Amino acid sequence: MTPDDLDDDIFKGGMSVFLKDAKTADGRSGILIDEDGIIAAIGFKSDRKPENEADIVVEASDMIAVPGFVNTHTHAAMSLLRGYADDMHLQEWLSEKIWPLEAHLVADDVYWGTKLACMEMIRSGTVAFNDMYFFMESAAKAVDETGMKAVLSHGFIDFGDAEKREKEIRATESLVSHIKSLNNPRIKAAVGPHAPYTVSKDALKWCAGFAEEEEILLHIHLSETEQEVKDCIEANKMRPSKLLDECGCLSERTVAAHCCWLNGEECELLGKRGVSVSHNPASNMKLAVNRAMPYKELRNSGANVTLGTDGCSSNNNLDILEEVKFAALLQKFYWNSDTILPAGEALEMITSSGAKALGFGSGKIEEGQYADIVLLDRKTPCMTPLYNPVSNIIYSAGANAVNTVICNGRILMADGYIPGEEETLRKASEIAGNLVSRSEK
Ligand SMILES: C[C@H]1O[C@@H](n2cnc3c(N)ncnc32)[C@H](O)[C@@H]1O
Ligand SMILES: [Zn+2]
Repeated sequence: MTPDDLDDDIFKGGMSVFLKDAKTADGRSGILIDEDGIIAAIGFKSDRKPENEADIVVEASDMIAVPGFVNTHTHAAMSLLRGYADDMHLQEWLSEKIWPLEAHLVADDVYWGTKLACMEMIRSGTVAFNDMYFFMESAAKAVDETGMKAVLSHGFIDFGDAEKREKEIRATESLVSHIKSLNNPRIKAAVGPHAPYTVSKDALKWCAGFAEEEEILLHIHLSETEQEVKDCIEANKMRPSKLLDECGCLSERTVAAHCCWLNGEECELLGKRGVSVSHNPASNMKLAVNRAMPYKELRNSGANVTLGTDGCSSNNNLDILEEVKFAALLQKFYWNSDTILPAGEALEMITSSGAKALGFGSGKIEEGQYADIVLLDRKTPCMTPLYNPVSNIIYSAGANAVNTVICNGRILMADGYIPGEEETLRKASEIAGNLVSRSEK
Protein backbone atom coordinates (compact mmCIF):
# COMPACT_ATOMS: atom_id res chain seq x y z
CA MET A 1 0.00 0.00 0.00
CA THR A 2 1.39 3.46 -0.85
CA PRO A 3 -0.25 6.81 0.03
CA ASP A 4 -1.28 7.20 -3.64
CA ASP A 5 -3.17 3.93 -3.54
CA LEU A 6 -5.06 4.88 -0.40
CA ASP A 7 -8.74 5.39 -0.78
CA ASP A 8 -10.07 7.88 1.82
CA ASP A 9 -12.96 5.49 2.48
CA ILE A 10 -10.68 3.15 4.41
CA PHE A 11 -10.50 5.74 7.24
CA LYS A 12 -14.23 5.85 7.84
CA GLY A 13 -14.52 2.86 10.14
CA GLY A 14 -17.47 0.47 10.28
CA MET A 15 -15.75 -1.96 7.90
CA SER A 16 -14.10 -5.30 8.41
CA VAL A 17 -10.31 -5.26 8.06
CA PHE A 18 -7.87 -8.09 7.42
CA LEU A 19 -4.25 -7.45 8.43
CA LYS A 20 -2.80 -9.99 6.08
CA ASP A 21 0.35 -11.72 7.35
CA ALA A 22 0.84 -9.26 10.23
CA LYS A 23 2.87 -11.04 12.94
CA THR A 24 1.84 -10.96 16.57
CA ALA A 25 4.33 -11.22 19.44
CA ASP A 26 3.40 -14.88 19.94
CA GLY A 27 4.18 -15.71 16.32
CA ARG A 28 0.68 -15.88 14.86
CA SER A 29 0.11 -14.47 11.40
CA GLY A 30 -2.86 -12.40 10.20
CA ILE A 31 -5.58 -10.59 12.16
CA LEU A 32 -9.22 -10.27 11.17
CA ILE A 33 -11.27 -7.37 12.56
CA ASP A 34 -15.04 -7.32 12.17
CA GLU A 35 -17.17 -4.32 11.17
CA ASP A 36 -17.88 -3.52 14.83
CA GLY A 37 -14.16 -3.05 15.42
CA ILE A 38 -13.72 -6.29 17.36
CA ILE A 39 -10.86 -8.73 16.77
CA ALA A 40 -12.65 -11.73 15.24
CA ALA A 41 -9.67 -14.06 14.70
CA ILE A 42 -5.89 -14.16 14.97
CA GLY A 43 -3.61 -16.54 13.08
CA PHE A 44 -4.49 -18.02 9.70
CA LYS A 45 -3.32 -21.09 7.89
CA SER A 46 -2.74 -20.70 4.16
CA ASP A 47 -5.91 -22.65 3.27
CA ARG A 48 -8.20 -20.04 4.82
CA LYS A 49 -8.45 -16.79 2.91
CA PRO A 50 -10.17 -14.06 4.93
CA GLU A 51 -9.16 -11.53 2.28
CA ASN A 52 -12.25 -12.71 0.48
CA GLU A 53 -14.39 -11.90 3.52
CA ALA A 54 -12.96 -8.51 4.59
CA ASP A 55 -13.91 -5.07 3.23
CA ILE A 56 -10.32 -3.84 3.57
CA VAL A 57 -7.17 -5.94 3.18
CA VAL A 58 -3.92 -4.49 4.49
CA GLU A 59 -0.82 -6.21 3.11
CA ALA A 60 1.19 -6.51 6.32
CA SER A 61 3.84 -9.17 5.75
CA ASP A 62 6.59 -6.77 6.89
CA MET A 63 4.64 -5.69 9.94
CA ILE A 64 4.72 -6.57 13.61
CA ALA A 65 1.35 -6.12 15.29
CA VAL A 66 1.44 -4.70 18.81
CA PRO A 67 -1.34 -3.35 21.04
CA GLY A 68 -2.09 0.37 20.60
CA PHE A 69 -0.23 2.49 23.14
CA VAL A 70 -1.83 4.44 25.98
CA ASN A 71 -0.67 7.84 27.30
CA THR A 72 -2.07 8.22 30.82
CA HIS A 73 -1.19 11.85 31.51
CA THR A 74 -1.19 14.78 29.16
CA HIS A 75 -2.56 18.24 28.48
CA ALA A 76 -3.11 17.71 24.76
CA ALA A 77 -3.85 21.27 23.67
CA MET A 78 -0.58 22.42 25.23
CA SER A 79 0.82 21.31 21.87
CA LEU A 80 0.17 24.98 21.01
CA LEU A 81 2.66 25.99 23.71
CA ARG A 82 5.48 23.81 22.41
CA GLY A 83 8.72 25.75 22.77
CA TYR A 84 6.96 28.76 24.32
CA ALA A 85 8.72 28.59 27.71
CA ASP A 86 11.66 26.29 28.29
CA ASP A 87 14.54 25.89 30.71
CA MET A 88 12.73 27.35 33.71
CA HIS A 89 12.03 26.44 37.31
CA LEU A 90 8.68 24.60 37.54
CA GLN A 91 6.73 27.05 39.75
CA GLU A 92 7.97 30.09 37.82
CA TRP A 93 7.31 28.33 34.53
CA LEU A 94 3.69 27.70 35.58
CA SER A 95 2.89 30.96 37.35
CA GLU A 96 4.85 33.42 35.19
CA LYS A 97 4.54 31.95 31.70
CA ILE A 98 2.00 29.14 31.34
CA TRP A 99 -0.96 30.25 33.46
CA PRO A 100 -0.88 33.88 32.15
CA LEU A 101 -0.94 32.56 28.58
CA GLU A 102 -3.64 29.98 29.36
CA ALA A 103 -5.84 32.85 30.65
CA HIS A 104 -6.20 33.88 26.99
CA LEU A 105 -7.25 30.47 25.68
CA VAL A 106 -10.53 30.14 23.80
CA ALA A 107 -12.44 27.02 22.79
CA ASP A 108 -11.12 27.04 19.21
CA ASP A 109 -7.52 26.98 20.49
CA VAL A 110 -8.24 23.80 22.43
CA TYR A 111 -9.98 22.22 19.45
CA TRP A 112 -7.00 22.75 17.09
CA GLY A 113 -4.41 22.16 19.81
CA THR A 114 -6.01 18.82 20.63
CA LYS A 115 -6.23 17.88 16.95
CA LEU A 116 -2.53 18.63 16.58
CA ALA A 117 -1.80 16.52 19.65
CA CYS A 118 -3.87 13.64 18.27
CA MET A 119 -1.89 13.67 15.00
CA GLU A 120 1.35 13.54 16.95
CA MET A 121 0.14 10.77 19.24
CA ILE A 122 -1.18 8.66 16.37
CA ARG A 123 2.20 9.00 14.62
CA SER A 124 3.88 7.30 17.57
CA GLY A 125 1.25 4.56 17.91
CA THR A 126 -0.89 6.02 20.69
CA VAL A 127 -4.57 5.14 20.51
CA ALA A 128 -5.81 6.39 23.91
CA PHE A 129 -4.92 9.20 26.30
CA ASN A 130 -5.86 10.79 29.59
CA ASP A 131 -6.21 14.53 29.23
CA MET A 132 -6.65 17.35 31.75
CA TYR A 133 -7.18 20.84 30.38
CA PHE A 134 -9.75 23.57 29.68
CA PHE A 135 -12.61 23.92 27.14
CA MET A 136 -12.79 20.16 27.08
CA GLU A 137 -16.01 20.05 25.04
CA SER A 138 -13.77 21.20 22.17
CA ALA A 139 -11.20 18.54 23.02
CA ALA A 140 -14.01 15.95 22.84
CA LYS A 141 -14.93 17.13 19.34
CA ALA A 142 -11.29 16.83 18.22
CA VAL A 143 -10.95 13.34 19.71
CA ASP A 144 -14.20 12.22 18.13
CA GLU A 145 -13.08 13.37 14.68
CA THR A 146 -9.63 11.79 14.82
CA GLY A 147 -11.02 8.45 16.00
CA MET A 148 -8.81 8.13 19.10
CA LYS A 149 -10.01 7.24 22.61
CA ALA A 150 -9.65 9.64 25.52
CA VAL A 151 -10.59 10.36 29.09
CA LEU A 152 -11.19 14.10 29.40
CA SER A 153 -11.24 16.24 32.53
CA HIS A 154 -11.54 19.93 33.27
CA GLY A 155 -8.43 21.11 35.15
CA PHE A 156 -10.03 22.13 38.47
CA ILE A 157 -8.06 24.89 40.27
CA ASP A 158 -9.62 26.94 43.09
CA PHE A 159 -6.61 28.14 45.13
CA GLY A 160 -8.89 28.02 48.20
CA ASP A 161 -11.24 30.68 46.84
CA ALA A 162 -14.93 29.82 47.40
CA GLU A 163 -16.14 31.71 44.35
CA LYS A 164 -13.59 29.99 42.08
CA ARG A 165 -14.57 26.65 43.62
CA GLU A 166 -18.23 27.14 42.65
CA LYS A 167 -17.19 28.03 39.11
CA GLU A 168 -14.97 24.96 38.82
CA ILE A 169 -17.72 22.72 40.20
CA ARG A 170 -20.13 24.03 37.55
CA ALA A 171 -17.49 23.57 34.81
CA THR A 172 -16.81 19.99 35.93
CA GLU A 173 -20.50 19.08 36.14
CA SER A 174 -21.22 20.59 32.77
CA LEU A 175 -18.32 18.75 31.07
CA VAL A 176 -19.34 15.41 32.58
CA SER A 177 -22.95 15.80 31.49
CA HIS A 178 -21.86 16.91 28.00
CA ILE A 179 -19.58 13.92 27.54
CA LYS A 180 -22.15 11.49 28.88
CA SER A 181 -24.67 12.95 26.42
CA LEU A 182 -22.32 12.17 23.50
CA ASN A 183 -22.79 8.51 24.32
CA ASN A 184 -19.54 7.71 22.56
CA PRO A 185 -17.74 4.63 23.95
CA ARG A 186 -14.39 6.13 22.87
CA ILE A 187 -14.75 9.28 24.98
CA LYS A 188 -15.11 9.32 28.75
CA ALA A 189 -15.29 12.10 31.29
CA ALA A 190 -13.19 12.37 34.43
CA VAL A 191 -12.87 14.77 37.34
CA GLY A 192 -9.57 16.68 37.24
CA PRO A 193 -8.50 18.36 40.49
CA HIS A 194 -5.16 19.81 39.34
CA ALA A 195 -3.04 19.08 42.46
CA PRO A 196 -3.14 19.21 46.25
CA TYR A 197 -1.30 22.56 46.10
CA THR A 198 -3.84 24.27 43.81
CA VAL A 199 -7.09 22.69 45.06
CA SER A 200 -8.60 23.21 48.54
CA LYS A 201 -9.52 20.31 50.80
CA ASP A 202 -13.21 21.09 50.41
CA ALA A 203 -12.87 20.95 46.66
CA LEU A 204 -10.85 17.73 46.77
CA LYS A 205 -13.64 16.15 48.83
CA TRP A 206 -16.23 17.37 46.35
CA CYS A 207 -14.19 15.97 43.44
CA ALA A 208 -13.87 12.57 45.15
CA GLY A 209 -17.61 12.42 45.90
CA PHE A 210 -18.61 13.48 42.40
CA ALA A 211 -16.25 10.99 40.72
CA GLU A 212 -17.72 8.22 42.87
CA GLU A 213 -21.32 9.23 42.18
CA GLU A 214 -20.70 9.42 38.44
CA GLU A 215 -18.46 6.32 38.46
CA ILE A 216 -15.73 8.13 36.55
CA LEU A 217 -11.97 8.55 36.91
CA LEU A 218 -10.22 11.14 39.06
CA HIS A 219 -7.09 12.56 37.41
CA ILE A 220 -4.62 14.55 39.51
CA HIS A 221 -0.95 15.67 39.77
CA LEU A 222 0.72 14.26 42.87
CA SER A 223 4.11 15.02 44.45
CA GLU A 224 5.94 16.24 41.40
CA THR A 225 8.35 18.42 43.43
CA GLU A 226 9.91 18.27 46.87
CA GLN A 227 8.71 21.80 47.61
CA GLU A 228 5.03 20.90 47.23
CA VAL A 229 5.52 18.02 49.68
CA LYS A 230 7.17 20.37 52.21
CA ASP A 231 4.42 22.96 51.75
CA CYS A 232 1.75 20.31 52.24
CA ILE A 233 3.34 19.04 55.44
CA GLU A 234 3.57 22.58 56.76
CA ALA A 235 -0.02 23.47 55.90
CA ASN A 236 -1.72 20.13 56.69
CA LYS A 237 0.69 18.24 58.95
CA MET A 238 0.65 15.34 56.52
CA ARG A 239 2.16 14.29 53.20
CA PRO A 240 0.15 14.83 49.97
CA SER A 241 -0.91 11.19 49.47
CA LYS A 242 -2.32 11.07 52.99
CA LEU A 243 -4.15 14.33 52.40
CA LEU A 244 -5.68 12.95 49.19
CA ASP A 245 -6.68 9.78 51.04
CA GLU A 246 -8.39 11.76 53.80
CA CYS A 247 -10.33 13.62 51.13
CA GLY A 248 -11.41 10.32 49.52
CA CYS A 249 -9.38 10.92 46.36
CA LEU A 250 -7.48 7.61 46.26
CA SER A 251 -9.23 4.63 44.69
CA GLU A 252 -9.07 2.25 41.74
CA ARG A 253 -10.55 5.08 39.68
CA THR A 254 -7.62 7.42 40.42
CA VAL A 255 -4.81 8.28 38.02
CA ALA A 256 -2.04 10.17 39.84
CA ALA A 257 0.59 11.80 37.63
CA HIS A 258 4.29 12.21 38.44
CA CYS A 259 4.47 10.68 41.97
CA CYS A 260 8.19 11.45 42.19
CA TRP A 261 8.50 12.46 45.83
CA LEU A 262 6.69 9.57 47.52
CA ASN A 263 8.04 7.82 50.60
CA GLY A 264 7.65 4.08 51.27
CA GLU A 265 4.48 4.54 53.29
CA GLU A 266 2.87 6.50 50.48
CA CYS A 267 3.77 3.80 47.93
CA GLU A 268 2.07 1.26 50.21
CA LEU A 269 -1.00 3.47 50.49
CA LEU A 270 -1.33 3.97 46.73
CA GLY A 271 -0.94 0.22 46.22
CA LYS A 272 -3.53 -0.57 48.87
CA ARG A 273 -6.03 1.78 47.28
CA GLY A 274 -5.34 0.34 43.79
CA VAL A 275 -4.34 3.71 42.36
CA SER A 276 -2.90 4.01 38.85
CA VAL A 277 0.28 6.04 38.74
CA SER A 278 1.43 7.85 35.60
CA HIS A 279 5.21 8.15 35.28
CA ASN A 280 6.29 11.20 33.25
CA PRO A 281 10.07 10.87 32.85
CA ALA A 282 10.75 13.46 30.10
CA SER A 283 8.84 16.21 31.89
CA ASN A 284 10.45 15.28 35.23
CA MET A 285 13.94 15.45 33.77
CA LYS A 286 13.30 18.67 31.84
CA LEU A 287 11.82 20.43 34.87
CA ALA A 288 14.59 18.97 37.04
CA VAL A 289 12.27 17.67 39.74
CA ASN A 290 15.32 15.92 41.12
CA ARG A 291 13.83 12.49 41.82
CA ALA A 292 12.50 9.62 39.70
CA MET A 293 9.19 7.95 40.53
CA PRO A 294 9.93 5.01 42.90
CA TYR A 295 8.98 2.37 40.33
CA LYS A 296 10.00 -0.71 42.27
CA GLU A 297 8.21 0.25 45.49
CA LEU A 298 5.07 1.23 43.62
CA ARG A 299 4.96 -1.95 41.56
CA ASN A 300 5.66 -4.11 44.61
CA SER A 301 2.90 -2.37 46.53
CA GLY A 302 0.37 -3.32 43.84
CA ALA A 303 -0.13 0.11 42.31
CA ASN A 304 -0.85 0.09 38.57
CA VAL A 305 2.18 1.81 37.06
CA THR A 306 1.63 3.45 33.66
CA LEU A 307 3.26 6.06 31.45
CA GLY A 308 2.40 9.60 30.36
CA THR A 309 4.10 12.34 28.38
CA ASP A 310 2.69 15.32 30.28
CA GLY A 311 2.05 18.36 28.07
CA CYS A 312 4.08 19.69 25.15
CA SER A 313 5.37 22.61 27.14
CA SER A 314 7.36 20.41 29.50
CA ASN A 315 8.27 17.46 27.26
CA ASN A 316 8.15 18.89 24.40
CA ASN A 317 6.50 16.17 22.35
CA LEU A 318 3.91 13.43 22.75
CA ASP A 319 6.00 10.56 21.40
CA ILE A 320 5.21 7.60 23.67
CA LEU A 321 7.99 5.47 22.15
CA GLU A 322 10.55 8.10 23.12
CA GLU A 323 8.90 8.35 26.55
CA VAL A 324 9.01 4.63 27.24
CA LYS A 325 12.73 4.51 26.49
CA PHE A 326 13.25 7.50 28.79
CA ALA A 327 11.27 5.65 31.49
CA ALA A 328 13.40 2.52 31.26
CA LEU A 329 16.63 4.53 31.21
CA LEU A 330 15.72 7.04 33.91
CA GLN A 331 14.73 4.28 36.34
CA LYS A 332 18.02 2.48 35.73
CA PHE A 333 20.06 5.65 36.01
CA TYR A 334 18.36 7.23 39.01
CA TRP A 335 18.06 4.09 41.12
CA ASN A 336 21.45 2.81 39.92
CA SER A 337 20.01 -0.56 38.88
CA ASP A 338 20.62 -2.19 35.50
CA THR A 339 17.74 -4.60 35.97
CA ILE A 340 14.96 -2.27 37.12
CA LEU A 341 12.09 -1.71 34.62
CA PRO A 342 13.04 -4.30 31.97
CA ALA A 343 11.66 -4.01 28.44
CA GLY A 344 8.71 -6.38 29.02
CA GLU A 345 7.47 -4.38 31.99
CA ALA A 346 8.01 -1.11 30.13
CA LEU A 347 5.81 -2.42 27.31
CA GLU A 348 3.10 -3.34 29.84
CA MET A 349 3.16 0.24 31.10
CA ILE A 350 2.16 1.63 27.69
CA THR A 351 -0.29 -1.18 26.82
CA SER A 352 -2.15 -3.36 29.35
CA SER A 353 -1.49 -1.21 32.45
CA GLY A 354 -2.39 1.99 30.61
CA ALA A 355 -5.58 0.45 29.20
CA LYS A 356 -6.52 -0.78 32.68
CA ALA A 357 -5.97 2.68 34.18
CA LEU A 358 -8.33 4.29 31.67
CA GLY A 359 -10.82 1.41 31.50
CA PHE A 360 -10.27 0.78 27.78
CA GLY A 361 -10.21 -3.01 27.53
CA SER A 362 -7.28 -5.37 28.09
CA GLY A 363 -4.61 -3.50 26.10
CA LYS A 364 -3.79 -6.81 24.41
CA ILE A 365 -4.34 -8.22 20.95
CA GLU A 366 -7.00 -10.81 21.80
CA GLU A 367 -10.07 -12.20 20.13
CA GLY A 368 -13.21 -10.45 21.39
CA GLN A 369 -11.36 -7.22 22.29
CA TYR A 370 -11.69 -3.95 20.42
CA ALA A 371 -8.96 -3.84 17.78
CA ASP A 372 -6.43 -1.29 19.06
CA ILE A 373 -3.45 -2.27 16.96
CA VAL A 374 -0.22 -0.68 15.80
CA LEU A 375 1.70 -2.10 12.86
CA LEU A 376 5.42 -1.54 13.20
CA ASP A 377 7.47 -1.82 10.03
CA ARG A 378 10.25 -4.33 10.60
CA LYS A 379 11.96 -3.14 7.43
CA THR A 380 13.28 0.05 9.01
CA PRO A 381 16.86 0.49 10.27
CA CYS A 382 15.79 0.87 13.91
CA MET A 383 13.90 -2.46 13.79
CA THR A 384 16.74 -4.40 12.12
CA PRO A 385 17.76 -7.05 13.10
CA LEU A 386 14.81 -8.38 15.01
CA TYR A 387 16.16 -10.80 17.64
CA ASN A 388 13.73 -9.57 20.21
CA PRO A 389 10.72 -7.48 19.13
CA VAL A 390 10.01 -6.29 22.69
CA SER A 391 13.57 -5.03 23.06
CA ASN A 392 13.33 -3.20 19.73
CA ILE A 393 10.01 -1.58 20.64
CA ILE A 394 11.34 -0.21 23.93
CA TYR A 395 14.96 0.56 23.15
CA SER A 396 15.35 1.17 19.44
CA ALA A 397 12.04 1.87 17.69
CA GLY A 398 11.17 5.44 16.82
CA ALA A 399 7.88 6.87 15.62
CA ASN A 400 9.22 6.37 12.08
CA ALA A 401 8.69 2.62 12.54
CA VAL A 402 4.97 3.17 13.14
CA ASN A 403 3.29 2.40 9.83
CA THR A 404 -0.39 1.86 10.57
CA VAL A 405 -2.59 2.64 13.59
CA ILE A 406 -6.00 1.15 14.28
CA CYS A 407 -8.34 2.17 17.09
CA ASN A 408 -11.59 0.30 17.78
CA GLY A 409 -11.13 -1.31 14.38
CA ARG A 410 -10.99 2.02 12.54
CA ILE A 411 -7.82 2.85 10.60
CA LEU A 412 -6.45 6.19 11.89
CA MET A 413 -3.16 6.08 9.99
CA ALA A 414 -2.27 3.90 7.02
CA ASP A 415 1.23 3.66 5.65
CA GLY A 416 2.21 6.86 7.45
CA TYR A 417 -0.77 8.85 6.15
CA ILE A 418 -3.33 10.48 8.46
CA PRO A 419 -6.29 12.18 6.79
CA GLY A 420 -6.68 15.85 7.73
CA GLU A 421 -3.13 16.21 9.03
CA GLU A 422 -2.08 18.96 6.62
CA GLU A 423 -5.02 21.17 7.51
CA THR A 424 -4.43 20.56 11.21
CA LEU A 425 -0.78 21.61 11.01
CA ARG A 426 -1.70 24.81 9.15
CA LYS A 427 -4.55 25.76 11.51
CA ALA A 428 -2.61 24.91 14.66
CA SER A 429 0.37 27.11 13.69
CA GLU A 430 -1.99 29.97 12.87
CA ILE A 431 -3.96 29.57 16.12
CA ALA A 432 -0.78 29.33 18.24
CA GLY A 433 0.55 32.56 16.73
CA ASN A 434 -2.74 34.35 17.43
CA LEU A 435 -2.81 33.09 21.01
CA VAL A 436 0.64 34.41 21.79
CA SER A 437 -0.01 37.81 20.17
CA ARG A 438 -3.33 38.14 22.08
CA SER A 439 -1.54 37.46 25.35
CA GLU A 440 1.13 40.06 24.61
CA LYS A 441 -1.35 42.89 23.98
C1 LIG B 1 -4.29 21.58 33.73
C2 LIG B 1 -3.22 22.50 34.17
O1 LIG B 1 -2.02 21.76 34.45
C3 LIG B 1 -0.93 22.54 34.04
N1 LIG B 1 0.31 21.78 33.91
C4 LIG B 1 0.94 21.41 32.79
N2 LIG B 1 2.06 20.74 33.07
C5 LIG B 1 2.16 20.69 34.43
C6 LIG B 1 3.10 20.15 35.33
N3 LIG B 1 4.20 19.51 34.91
N4 LIG B 1 2.88 20.30 36.65
C7 LIG B 1 1.78 20.94 37.09
N5 LIG B 1 0.85 21.47 36.29
C8 LIG B 1 1.04 21.34 34.96
C9 LIG B 1 -1.43 23.16 32.77
O2 LIG B 1 -0.61 24.24 32.36
C10 LIG B 1 -2.83 23.56 33.15
O3 LIG B 1 -2.88 24.83 33.77
ZN1 LIG C 1 0.65 17.44 33.95
